[in-house]
Amino acid sequence: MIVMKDVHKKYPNGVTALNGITVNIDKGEFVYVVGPSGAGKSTFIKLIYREEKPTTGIVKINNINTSELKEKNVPYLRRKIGVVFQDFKLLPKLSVYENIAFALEVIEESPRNIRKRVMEVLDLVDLKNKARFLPSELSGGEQQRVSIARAIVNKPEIVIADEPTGNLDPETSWEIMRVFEEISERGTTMIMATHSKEIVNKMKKRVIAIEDGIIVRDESRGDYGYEN
Ligand SMILES: Nc1ncnc2c1ncn2[C@@H]1O[C@H](COP(=O)(O)OP(=O)(O)OP(=O)(O)O)[C@@H](O)[C@H]1O
Repeated sequence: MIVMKDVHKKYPNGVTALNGITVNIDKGEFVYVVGPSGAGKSTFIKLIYREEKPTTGIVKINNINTSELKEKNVPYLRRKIGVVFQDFKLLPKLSVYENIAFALEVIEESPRNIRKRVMEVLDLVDLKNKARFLPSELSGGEQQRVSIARAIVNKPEIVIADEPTGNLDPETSWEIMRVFEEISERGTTMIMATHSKEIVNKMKKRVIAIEDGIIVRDESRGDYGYEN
């Protein structure tokens, strides 16, 4: 489903973020991406949703080479991928409901389907009772749950999360992980970059460790492996 072959990424300022990444991630896998700050984790994640293209090497998502993808077809790739960020990135003037519905309005779903689907995902993240609230009226954990609901509302095959618990306290982080577990159990491929030793060690999933732009470890049921 996700294939990278000898991927190098050099940014225009001359910084080499990735230096020869080769990896395969299958449908339905749950993968943690770990490593020191500046190792290349976010760059790795950005290559998957085609926020960045490799300088050399190949990135294929569902057999589509992202370097060959025409600009006008990028939105079709992105529909298969839900993205969750550390800072939530919710639209501040829209309600919880509207933030989630927006993702379906842009793909011209029928109003009836939009309502049904938004209520389904609000139920999944346990926020049905806050549908009319603004993001500023929610706790950090609730805002992150809204952003997860938005990421999954059009049933993507892949969900990627870049430090999704980075702004949350430990207890709230576990709530978020329970939601990701549930999404994963429904067959969605989950990829999460994190600095949380506690989460990675407890969950016992595949761990890919990146250091200086290369994969130094790739273990199923792995550990965080750093002192934090
Ligand atoms: N848009 C960019 N332009 C230039 N250099 C960049 C850009 N984005 C990242 N870098 C550089 O690429 C390297 C890898 O960065 P990246 O954000 O992928 O690391 P990371 O492992 O996600 O770090 P962190 O854990 O701190 O988020 C760093 O040296 C960073 O400064």
